[in-house]
Amino acid sequence: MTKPITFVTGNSKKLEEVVAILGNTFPRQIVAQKADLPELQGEIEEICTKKCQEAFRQIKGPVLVEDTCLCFNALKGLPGPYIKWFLDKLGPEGLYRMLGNFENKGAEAVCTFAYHPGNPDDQVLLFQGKTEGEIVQPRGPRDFGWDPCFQPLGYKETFAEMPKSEKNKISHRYRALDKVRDHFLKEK
Ligand SMILES: O=P(O)(O)OP(=O)(O)OP(=O)(O)OC[C@H]1O[C@@H](n2cnc3c(O)ncnc32)[C@H](O)[C@@H]1O
Ligand SMILES: [Mg+2]
Repeated sequence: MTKPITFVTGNSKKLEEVVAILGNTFPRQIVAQKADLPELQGEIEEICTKKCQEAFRQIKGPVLVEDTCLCFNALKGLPGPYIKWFLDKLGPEGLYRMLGNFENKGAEAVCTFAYHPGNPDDQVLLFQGKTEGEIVQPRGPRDFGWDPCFQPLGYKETFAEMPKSEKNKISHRYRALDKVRDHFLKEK
């Protein structure tokens, strides 16, 4: 029997989207585990790999984790993986104001899933999805992170303003999960 995959996250909104995006199209059973895993500083791939290894250390079976970055072009990719702390302190308005002196409001949302197959010698696999957009004055409901100040390229609505089903067709998370799904469909 193939073991279920434990998706470890402390963020219930992420989990909601993962469940909505995968629907019943995923070939393996996924169970969720709430935990705030430590995140070491570094480049995104390194942060995700370490986060995943820590999840494996705790769960001792197949684990999936995810890390989301918001990268401002004018700031050469920052805040990137540190967006959580910028958002906590400044809110979506403050993120918009950070770019006040820059003409370039371009940004990239980057979602990276890391999977550990569950045996001690296994390597961590990474799957990344990106969505380009612009940082705008916040609009829309405040229920998920920086969604009110991120307007995807080619759209007139922020992620917060569009229906969830629309966001889930074009988001960084959707694009990353598409690669995760492909991997497991091939494995079958
Ligand atoms: O336990 P984990 O999975 O790490 O959950 P987290 O909330 O700590 O998430 P991250 O470390 O990946 O930090 C990303 C930050 O960006 C926010 N975020 C993640 N995905 C988002 C999305 O699709 N739209 C808006 N905000 C998002 C999230 O709330 C965090 O503040
Ligand atoms: Mg985190």
